[in-house]
Amino acid sequence: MTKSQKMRQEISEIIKYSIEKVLPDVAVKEELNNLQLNNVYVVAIGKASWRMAKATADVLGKCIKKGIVITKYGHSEGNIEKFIIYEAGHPLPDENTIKATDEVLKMVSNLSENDTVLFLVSGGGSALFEKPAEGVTLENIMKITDKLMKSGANIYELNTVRKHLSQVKGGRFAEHVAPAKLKVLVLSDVLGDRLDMIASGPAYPDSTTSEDALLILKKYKINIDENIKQVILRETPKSVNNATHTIIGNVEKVCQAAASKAIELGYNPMIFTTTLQGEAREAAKFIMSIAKEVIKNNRPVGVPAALIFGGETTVQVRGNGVGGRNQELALAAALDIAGMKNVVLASVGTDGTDGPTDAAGGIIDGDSVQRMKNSGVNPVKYLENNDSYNALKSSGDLLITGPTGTNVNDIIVVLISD
Ligand SMILES: Nc1ncnc2c1ncn2[C@@H]1O[C@H](COP(=O)(O)OP(=O)(O)OP(=O)(O)O)[C@@H](O)[C@H]1O
Ligand SMILES: O=C(O)[C@H](O)CO
Ligand SMILES: [Mg+2]
Repeated sequence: MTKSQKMRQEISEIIKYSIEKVLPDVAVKEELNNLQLNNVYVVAIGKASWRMAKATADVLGKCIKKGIVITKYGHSEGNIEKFIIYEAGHPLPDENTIKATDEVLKMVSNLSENDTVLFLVSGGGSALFEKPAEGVTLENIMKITDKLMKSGANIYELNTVRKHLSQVKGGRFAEHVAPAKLKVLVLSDVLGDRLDMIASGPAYPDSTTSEDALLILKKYKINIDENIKQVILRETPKSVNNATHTIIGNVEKVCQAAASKAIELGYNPMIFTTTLQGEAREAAKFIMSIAKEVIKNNRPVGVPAALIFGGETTVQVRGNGVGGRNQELALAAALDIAGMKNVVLASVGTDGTDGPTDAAGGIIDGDSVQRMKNSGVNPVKYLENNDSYNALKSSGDLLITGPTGTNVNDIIVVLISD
């Protein structure tokens, strides 16, 4: 086995181990073992909600009164005793979202202060858990959300607006459940782990204002009629006293796990950030500049080194190729280190799907570009056309994990050996 093949095997091990550490069942079971919960209602929303609910049922069993799961189409993995499972629309809410949310609200209405609701929250929750505010229709919400997404609004801007159009976001779900208590377990897919932004913070006081929401709509030139404006002006709760939140999985946990596995494999790890953002190909250049610094000056960490970055880059898609932000970052990195020995990079979406592809990301090395060229692919042209999937496919560098069931942003690891 060549050194490059060994390093590729090691980086795959690091990625696999770090994602396993934030799988919903592992994270939920760890937290539930610290809690004394009896006669709880369970509500699970988001793309990881089925597995979070299943883990809860495995641990709490008879202590569950009843539960509801609202997940994305195709993400239910079967029945769970005492639970009703709904699938609904993502990234835009649909009729099934409204129907399932109404069932949740019915289940947790008229509870007493002695009741507890275990609320399992994961990314995708904003689309999957929705009841439009009085005076707003589902169509209004779908149209405004779609326009914001297509205008490139970031998740903070998107959810600031969504919170002001909803009866269950921005702390309003906690108001509905009161005086019962909410125990909220969160898998964070928002950089910085802002609890009022993850799934639009249904049980968390809203730090944004009506004014913020109106300014965002103005910034993206999204016109609204007077009655929608009046709805937005109805301010969201700024304090909530019946909910406690615990983040049980996030990109921080993924990076820490990657670092510990790297040590086990004999590398000196360094976590540079857990909030990496920006255009994927620019991030690749910056990351590879650090790798070159390590190779040239053995700093900021000595070889054998494991450079670790967590976050979520973006891609301005201009071409008509196929790919995702992690695949694009990997392809750009491959171009940057072409011909270099002893360097391997992996860039992966922890949910196992990177862009509209079956790949989770890519693993590249100093020979990737040569392999692409040998198969007749011009990597520069493919990058220009946003066709990272096919470029990486030609060099055998696609990383395919299948849907992992978790959803805690992306991780990039670079291994450098002497
Ligand atoms: N050809 C392409 N090349 C690079 N990136 C692309 C391409 N097509 C789409 N994308 C990017 O993929 C992004 C969506 O990817 P993905 O579904 O992994 O995002 P996500 O944040 O994980 O969403 P979800 O929570 O639904 O998984 C889009 O925002 C877009 O920028
Ligand atoms: O559902 C959402 O709002 C996003 O996934 C962020 O949590
Ligand atoms: Mg994804």
